[in-house]
Amino acid sequence: MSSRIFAALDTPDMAKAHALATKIRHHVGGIKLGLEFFMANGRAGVREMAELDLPIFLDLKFHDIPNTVAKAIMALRPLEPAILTVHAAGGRAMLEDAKAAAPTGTKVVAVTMLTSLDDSDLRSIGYAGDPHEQVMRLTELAMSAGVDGVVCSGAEVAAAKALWPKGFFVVPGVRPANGSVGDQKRVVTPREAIDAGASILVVGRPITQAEDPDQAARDIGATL
Ligand SMILES: O=c1ccn([C@@H]2O[C@H](COP(=O)(O)O)[C@@H](O)[C@H]2O)c(=O)[nH]1
Repeated sequence: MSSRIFAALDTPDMAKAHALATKIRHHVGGIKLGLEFFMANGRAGVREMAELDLPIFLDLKFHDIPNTVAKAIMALRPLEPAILTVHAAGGRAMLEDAKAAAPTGTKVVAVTMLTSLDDSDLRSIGYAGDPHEQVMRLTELAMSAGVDGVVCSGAEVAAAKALWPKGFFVVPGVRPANGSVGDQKRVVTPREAIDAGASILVVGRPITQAEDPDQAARDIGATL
């Protein structure tokens, strides 16, 4: 089975992203390109990275009215990413229209609650309840709206999967034991995330900021 690690290449620097992907390509299952990369390099940059022949996860986390999100996704159709993200909080119609606009082979996954947020953040933006309740509510919405899966933390993935056994579960906010957490708040180890039911893991800085990114990807892979 190919690696379940998708490396988040969070840089605006095309040459750096390309060099990193080239180094780690045999020890990851795909690469994730996010806002930082896309704002600097656009569709041409994504195409160039796709030449490395690794699945591309385009993490642009769309969140707007249904018409705008659908048109934005249509504009990306020629890129045929393996995975793309929208925010579940955009609501049912937006999720339905996002899925309808995406290429057939692209998994549309809905971000439930960012892994950089915790209970107090949730309260400060006006939501009642805790992260678990919030993730479950949005997982149920995503499932019934017909997208392919959700993004959640490793702390909620087991419950989300129990609710949606056929869903696709993306887990970021993973850190090797004793790894630096940075701005992430709901963190588990890669092994814990896989044991809890993650379909794929998103790993950024533990790989990209390592002295030897390829070795870091291998080391994480060896724990799975
Ligand atoms: O809830 C979410 C959704 C997406 N992300 C993205 O994953 C990576 C994580 O990077 P690390 O360096 O491993 O922290 C990053 O690209 C985020 O945009 C997330 O962290 N949490």
